[in-house]
Amino acid sequence: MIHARDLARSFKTKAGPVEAVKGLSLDVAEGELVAFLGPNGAGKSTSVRMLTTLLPPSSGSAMVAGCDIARDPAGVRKRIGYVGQGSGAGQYYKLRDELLTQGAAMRMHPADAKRRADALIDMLELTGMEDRIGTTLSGGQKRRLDVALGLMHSPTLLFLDEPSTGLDPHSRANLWEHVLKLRRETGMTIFLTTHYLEEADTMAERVMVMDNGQLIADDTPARLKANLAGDRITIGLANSDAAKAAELAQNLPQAREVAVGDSRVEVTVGEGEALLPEFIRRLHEVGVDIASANVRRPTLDDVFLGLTGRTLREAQGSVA
Ligand SMILES: Nc1ncnc2c1ncn2[C@@H]1O[C@H](COP(=O)(O)OP(=O)(O)OP(=O)(O)O)[C@@H](O)[C@H]1O
Repeated sequence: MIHARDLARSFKTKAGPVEAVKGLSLDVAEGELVAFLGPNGAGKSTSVRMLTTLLPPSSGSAMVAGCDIARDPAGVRKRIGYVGQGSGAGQYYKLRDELLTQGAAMRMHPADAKRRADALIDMLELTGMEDRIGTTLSGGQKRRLDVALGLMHSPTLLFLDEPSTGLDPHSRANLWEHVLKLRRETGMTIFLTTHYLEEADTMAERVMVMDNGQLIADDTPARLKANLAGDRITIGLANSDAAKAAELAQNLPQAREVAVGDSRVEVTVGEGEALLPEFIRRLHEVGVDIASANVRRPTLDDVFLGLTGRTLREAQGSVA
């Protein structure tokens, strides 16, 4: 559905050229839900704008929904939906009219546009709001209208640029429920950028991480976490046998990183839950008294830390 090769884009600024995207190659198969992650300024929006033909690349090529972004941008636009960061919902039109106007802009037959608008109003639970204007809708309802606008022409591929930013947790969960339902019902491919790591972790089958204009990871959330972060076992010690415990931790199969405190030892391993009983047994054997034991599963932020040496939150902060 998406095949990009060495896509690059630079901008001229007063301070000199900015290489926003430095050679992006990626493939997304039909029906996948892929999350595109990275700190502010990583190059996500520039990449999405190139893939959606809103911005020409400086170099490289991409096929999106079967069409070449440079040779057939109109073909790409006909086949994709794009929901950008700002609300596209107008200030003056009624909700249903907004959808019909979008249908007309996409050159849909008026009868098809009416049918499609009603189906989307139903699917995205906007029933009863058909005659409301955009400004009277809640943030969550507005976002659902944005999604409906992006779906009027029944695209097979949907780009969602930070769909849930600014929504409260309840509206975020609700928006996701609708997007996942749409996907189940239509088999649509979804490519989304998000700042919410938990969202990417639970929703996406594949996560692509971008930093500094380059793709630095591309895998399932589970594999990224197992390979690049690992589980963290923390043992609280009842007596001060930290050195002995640390030595045993070092010798655990696939032990990666050991940290020692006064009354605890921490070790990063691949499969924490599977290793914990063995670790406890070995500690007992050498007479180390255990006060507590805990396994923490990694987050995607731990993955980013493993890849770049800084957390995504720190990276966001440093740019902000
Ligand atoms: N029109 C432009 N002119 C100059 N520089 C630009 C332009 N658009 C983007 N950039 C720069 O390119 C880099 C990548 O920006 P981009 O918006 O793609 O990042 P992002 O990962 O989408 O960030 P965010 O998460 O904040 O939206 C940044 O350094 C940005 O300042």
